[in-house]
Amino acid sequence: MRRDQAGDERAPVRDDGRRGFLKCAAGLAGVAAAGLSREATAADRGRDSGRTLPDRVPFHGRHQAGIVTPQQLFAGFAGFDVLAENREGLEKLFRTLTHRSRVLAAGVKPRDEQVAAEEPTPDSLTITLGVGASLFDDRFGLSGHKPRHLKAMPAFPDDRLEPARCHGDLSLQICGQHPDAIVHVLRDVARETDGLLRPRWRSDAFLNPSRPSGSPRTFVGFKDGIVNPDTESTREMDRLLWVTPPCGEPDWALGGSYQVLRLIRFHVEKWDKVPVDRQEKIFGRHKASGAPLGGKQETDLPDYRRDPHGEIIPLDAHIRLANPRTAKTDDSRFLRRSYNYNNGFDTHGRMDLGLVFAGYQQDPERQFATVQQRLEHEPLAEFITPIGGGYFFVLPGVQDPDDWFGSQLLKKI
Ligand SMILES: C=CC1=C(C)c2cc3[nH]c(cc4nc(cc5[nH]c(cc1n2)c(C)c5CCC(=O)O)C(CCC(=O)O)=C4C)c(C)c3C=C
Ligand SMILES: [Fe+2]
Repeated sequence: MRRDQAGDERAPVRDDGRRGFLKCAAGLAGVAAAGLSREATAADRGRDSGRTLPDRVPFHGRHQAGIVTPQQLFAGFAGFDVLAENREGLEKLFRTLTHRSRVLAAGVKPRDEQVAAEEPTPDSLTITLGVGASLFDDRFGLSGHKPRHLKAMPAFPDDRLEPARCHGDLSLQICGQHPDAIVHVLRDVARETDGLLRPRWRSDAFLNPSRPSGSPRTFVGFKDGIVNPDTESTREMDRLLWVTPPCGEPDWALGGSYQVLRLIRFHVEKWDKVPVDRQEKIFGRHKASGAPLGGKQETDLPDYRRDPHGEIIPLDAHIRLANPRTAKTDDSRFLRRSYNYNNGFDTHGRMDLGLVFAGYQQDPERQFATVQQRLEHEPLAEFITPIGGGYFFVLPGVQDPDDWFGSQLLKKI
């Protein structure tokens, strides 16, 4: 087992020689192409196989689990409002959420699931708690203690946000290797926090299997999550992901991260009428292999400096706008950890498929919103509609068995 900066055990690295080569090749090419720090690909991290996940993901640490944890296969995202009436009620809620998360992550079965003599199923469960800007109103005396960049998610120009699917005092991201594990956790949380929490919205989501290999595909048929910052580089994580001094954030927030959730619906009926070569130009990648246009493998890196007029990868391709790979745009990169959703048909008989886009970063304005602005009115925009989500701040990790979520924040008041 390796140990991360928090001293926690992490998943064993798949060491089949290929990984080392990919890391090295991607790193050198990336640095050569843009003069920038190296990036890791999904295949590099082994998230496509899920093989690198331990049965139990350690709960204690400087940062919460479920962010740099390799992606589990299933996820539930939910926004809640806090019903507690005062600071004491909020502390009780945070202590309860800590206790249940600690116990469930350790593999103890929720009560509704306990069957005599049954061995617990390893679920690689992570429960990640975020707080929304609305928690910092005058109910709990927190108004002077809000993380510097936390605000309610604004509506961007292409958005059609549905109020019933947005925001919340708290967010929960529950991830595990089995879909029922997510539901059991939600039932457990509902029971244990009875009277203290009211659900606002929820989205169940999952990763599709890799077809035929490499990064999994979303329902637009393209491999997604290929390129991300390198979660194994402490330097990169402290520069892009974790709230790290000097940053002007309150002390209690150090080690946390900003979570941007976006429920984005795909208009698959319209998308499916688009010829594949046009779809490829819209994303800037080959549909079959996931390689950048002109490349062979998904791990190949695009070289925009050798294609200044967009003859190979159009200037308005999704990947080119999202990450132009210049020194100037380097610090707008952030970690994507998204999942697919499938909500059946809508009332018009159209398929309700999409993405729960989850992004983690140090500053949502510098990172997510900057990238989103570059993507404004991109060719992909006519095939997708953001309908919900929210901005949240993932609290620092629970350090040890005596600690609890938000302890440093609530000690301030
Ligand atoms: C504001 C940020 C982003 C939104 C919103 C977004 C929506 C979105 N993306 C896809 C599909 C793909 N995205 C891909 C890459 C990619 N996307 C973003 C950002 C947003 N995407 C970034 C930063 C990147 C990485 C670009 C790079 O570094 O080269 C890809 C390519 C594969 C990959 O690298 O993951 C796909 C495919 C959809 C369908 C979507 C909205 C529903
Ligand atoms: Fe994207």
